[in-house]
Order: sequence, then structure tokens, then C-alpha cells
Amino acid sequence: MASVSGLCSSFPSLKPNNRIGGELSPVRKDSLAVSTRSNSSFKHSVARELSADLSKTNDVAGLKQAKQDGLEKDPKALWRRYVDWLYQHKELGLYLDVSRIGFSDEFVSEMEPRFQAAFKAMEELERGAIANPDEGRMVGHYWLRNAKLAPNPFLQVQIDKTLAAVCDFADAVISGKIKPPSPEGRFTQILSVGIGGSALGPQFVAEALAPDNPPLKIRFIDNTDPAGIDHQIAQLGPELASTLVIVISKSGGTPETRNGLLEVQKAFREAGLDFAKQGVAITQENSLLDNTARIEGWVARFPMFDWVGGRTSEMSAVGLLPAALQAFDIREMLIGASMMDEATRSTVLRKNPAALLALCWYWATDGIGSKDMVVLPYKDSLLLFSRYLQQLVMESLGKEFDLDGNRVNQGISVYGNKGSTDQHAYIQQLREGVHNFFVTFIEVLRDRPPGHDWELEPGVTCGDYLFGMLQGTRSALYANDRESITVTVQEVTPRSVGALIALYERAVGIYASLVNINAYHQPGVEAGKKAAGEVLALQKRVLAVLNEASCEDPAESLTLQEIADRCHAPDDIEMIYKIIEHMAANDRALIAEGDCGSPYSLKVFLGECNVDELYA
Ligand SMILES: O=P(O)(O)OC[C@H]1O[C@](O)(CO)[C@@H](O)[C@@H]1O
Repeated sequence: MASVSGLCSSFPSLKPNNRIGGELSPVRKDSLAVSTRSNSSFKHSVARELSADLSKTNDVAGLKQAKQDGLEKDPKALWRRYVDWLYQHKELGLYLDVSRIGFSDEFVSEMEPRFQAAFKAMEELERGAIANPDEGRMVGHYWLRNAKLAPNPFLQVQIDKTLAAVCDFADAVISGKIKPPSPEGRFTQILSVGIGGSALGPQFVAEALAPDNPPLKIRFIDNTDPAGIDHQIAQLGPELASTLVIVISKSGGTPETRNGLLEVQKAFREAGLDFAKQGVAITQENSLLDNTARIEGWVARFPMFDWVGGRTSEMSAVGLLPAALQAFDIREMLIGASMMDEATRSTVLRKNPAALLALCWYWATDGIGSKDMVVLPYKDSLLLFSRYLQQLVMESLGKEFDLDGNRVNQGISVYGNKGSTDQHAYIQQLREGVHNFFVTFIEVLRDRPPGHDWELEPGVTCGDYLFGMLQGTRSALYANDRESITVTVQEVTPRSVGALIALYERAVGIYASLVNINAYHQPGVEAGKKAAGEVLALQKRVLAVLNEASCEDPAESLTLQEIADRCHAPDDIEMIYKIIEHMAANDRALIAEGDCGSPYSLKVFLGECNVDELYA
């Protein structure tokens, strides 16, 4: 079976960093408007060349203007463009408007072969190709909503069995059949412990779909911040006894999640509760977490599959179990996602909303992430969509190398909160300040459930204001050459939420193919994790050195330089200073005399010898 890499690599001349030989030198600023519409890679290289050229003459704004001059301003032509490009998914009640992105027909034609290659790559991926070559893994999140698509019967059974187990377990918990040992008799709270893809999906969906009175309320520990963890546990108070703790980690070894678990287990011990009777694990079979849960006899364990990445795991047990426990209709979520999957398999660009998004992203960011994606949902319940997308897009697309090993430093930055709240925060800069972004508006047509609306002034409801703010901001931005996409859904329902997730998952996959990168690994994250491990190892050495000094002479204090030398880490003196500053601030068994503002004045000692540690 052809790999994604193999398919993409047949388009070397279209990589962003490539330059079409001989075409650059004659191009001048006044010809840019035409050039940008005729060839994408040409556009990048021309843009770079002209950027360098223009900055010499302090006329960078001229270059930007040249691109924006192409935005259609005539209202009639703009309306025609709107209608012409409007995508509608009738059954899902979802619309996609790309008319406020300035791509031309020529640009679309130029991109067409690359889209066809991307569609083919997606097809291969769905058929079970090793689409994550670095990790030698299949990428199968699309099978989760339609198990029949999984490449073999074993996987199909795994998916169906897990879904059935999730539903049964959630029903049993909600009905009180599975209950905590406490006298309350049923679980009332969920405490979800996980980070990144093992938190962001469940957080987004919980916020999006939360009814006013869910059968179980959910809260999250998604960090190793002790104060944050204490706060969550304190908020639970006596309800800890009726809290179902779901520990989610695909790898089963993520330090933040492990720490969260250990802290929660300590809280259970202190409250005289048996954690195992209230703990659930979602993780890969035989991971550290899985083995711990099995050996300790936790209430339940659910599998996380090797072929589902953390950031695309919302439709696996990771997202489905918390959602089902809150009584969200997870089958509807799956249907929404599956319908969107079907639509985004189209190989006709205009009929494929994910491809249209990828096209807009490519145009707006020059295929090199030159602009940020600002996500603005005009609906409070979708507040966390931008945070969710931040991981999905940035962890997938933010890559140093492409599939052919060229250094490309790809990515698209994503941020945003919600409209119209952001109108009073940063829209000022979007409208008038540095032009380094494009906007995605998320519009929800239904303001309130039927029968609840009222006019707060004649003919106008509160929701009309929200609508007006969205439309006004979209128009005002466009009038100042700021491009935008608008995604419209009828309502925020399990189905539309599933569809939105699927839409963006596929858009990221297609875009990754367009720019020839592996969207399904995250090698960059490892560097920070490794460095954090080294800091903690250094901290242990610092403590050992101080302990040794104390054992020799309890009154002996050491300078930072002496500690660094004795740790055989003279180059790490700054880190040693930070370690001591942090430990001193937390009343740890270490005394730092002097002024932390003047590192050379510091004298550090333990004051007490720990003989056991000395010979450890
Ligand atoms: O589910 P895990 O294995 O705990 O990983 C959590 C997150 O950490 C990352 O691996 C990044 O460190 C994400 O990709 C992932 O979603």
C-alpha cells in the first residue's frame, strides 16, 4: 500500500520553500497582484523576495497592500462570490462561507492537483496505510464513527465492543447500578485526570453540551500544578466520596497525569476512602496505568488504541465515556462525525468543506503559516473550541521537517476565545493593528431553545445583538482587508459538535498533505519533556551534594558555584540557582542565606545530614 509520504513526495516543486527557477528575478512589486494568483509556490518565493526587497526601502506595507488589493469590494460581486462558493450540508444544517478569503479561480486551479493528491492520501490513510511513518502507525480516528471502515474485522470488533462497554458502563453509573461505597449510593461527580488530547476534547464537549443539571458533574485536573489540583479536590469537598475518577492517558506514563493520580489517591487516603472502588482508567493495553488499574482492581478499564492519536481521540473512549456519563447522546455525536466524514471524502473541492478550509488556510497563510488562525465562536458554550483546535492544529501542523526531510518549520498558530466578548478585548488590534491573522467565525443560528426568547427592545432580542456583533465584526474586518471564514451551524447539539470535530480533523489532515508533513506525530514535545526530566535529575544531585556537605559539617554552606562544581555541572549554574530559588520559596529542607536577587551572595545548606540518603 502506498504511504502518505510516497504520495506527497511526487509534488516536490510545490513545496513552500521551493522556488520556480528563473521566474523570480524579473518580478517587480507592481506585478505581484497577478503573480500571487497564478502559482502558489511562486507566490511564496515572490513574497519572500519582495519582502526582502521592500523592507530595504521601508515599504513592506506596499507588499501587503498588493495582496489585499485582490479582495473583492464591490457588493454585488461579493454577493455573487458568497453564493458561488457557499457550502451547505443540508442534513447537518452546516454552512461554510469562504467568500471573505481572497483566493482566485487561478489559485484554485493551481492547487487542484495537490488536492487530488491529498484526497488520495486520505483515502489510503482510511484504508489503513501507515500514515504516521515515524511511529510506524496507522491513523484510524475515522473508523471510530464507522467501524465498518476499519481495515480488518479485529479492529471493527474492538471499536464496537468498546462503544458498547462505554454505553453500558455509563448507564450503570447513571442508574446507580454501579455505585461508590459511600452511603450516598450513587456517583454524583466525575473527576477527569488527563492532559493534552486526553483532556481538551472532553473539556470542549463538556462545556459545549452541558445541560443545566447533568446526572454527574465533571471537573478536570489537567496539569501538575499542585494548587490547581488542591482547588479541584477542595471544590469536591465531601462529594469526593461519590466522585468517579477517570484517569486518561494513551501512553499511560505522562508525568502530569501520573502526578494528578498520585495527588488524588493521597486525597482519597486522607479521607479514608478506597480509591480503587472509584477509579477508572482509559489507556492503552498493558501501559503502566493499565497495569496499575488492573493490579489495584479499579472499577473499570477502557482501551485507547494505538492507531488513535491523543488529539484526535474525542470519539474514542477518551471522549465518549465522560460524555456518556454526563448523559450526552454519544451516538448522535458519532453520527454527526460520520456524516461529516462522508462529506469530506468528496474529491470535488467545492463540495468538500474540509478541503475548502484547507484551501483557505493555504491561501491566507501562504502555505507557510505566515498568518495566525483566530477562532471566534459566537456562542458561550463553544468557548473551548479554540483551545481544542489549538492542539489539533498546532500539534499536527507545527513541524520542523517535511516528509522528505527538508527543514520547513511549518504550522499555523491558533488562538481565540469567543465573540462578542473579544470585541472588548483584542478585536481593536485585529481591525487596525498588525495584520498577521485570518479569522474563523463560528456562528450558531439558534439563539435559545424555542419558546424562551423575548424582545429586550422592540423587534430585537439579546441574540440579535450577538448576531449583529458577528456580522458587524466580519464586515468591519473585511473592509480593512482582514480575511475571514464563517462556519455556521443551526444549534450546538451532540450531532453538530461531532460534525465540527470531524470537519477540523479532516481539514488538518488535508492541509498536512498539501504541505507534505506528518500530521500525526509530535517529536517536538519530547524535547521539553526530556529537558524537564533533566532538571529534576539535577535537583536530586543538588540535594545529594548539599546533604553530603551537611554530613561533613552541618554548618557548612556552599555558594552556587561550589554546588555546580560538586554536581559536575558548572554550565548548569543558572538552573541550579532556579532550583534553589524554587525550593527555598516552598520551605523545603534547604536554607538559602543571602539575597536571591544577587545570586553571587547566596550561601546554601541543608543544616541536617540524612545518612540514609548519603549511602543510597
Ligand atoms: O494521553 P497521553 O499519553 O497522556 O498524552 C497526553 C498528550 O501528550 C502529548 O503526547 C504531548 O506531550 C499529546 O500528543 C497527548 O495528547
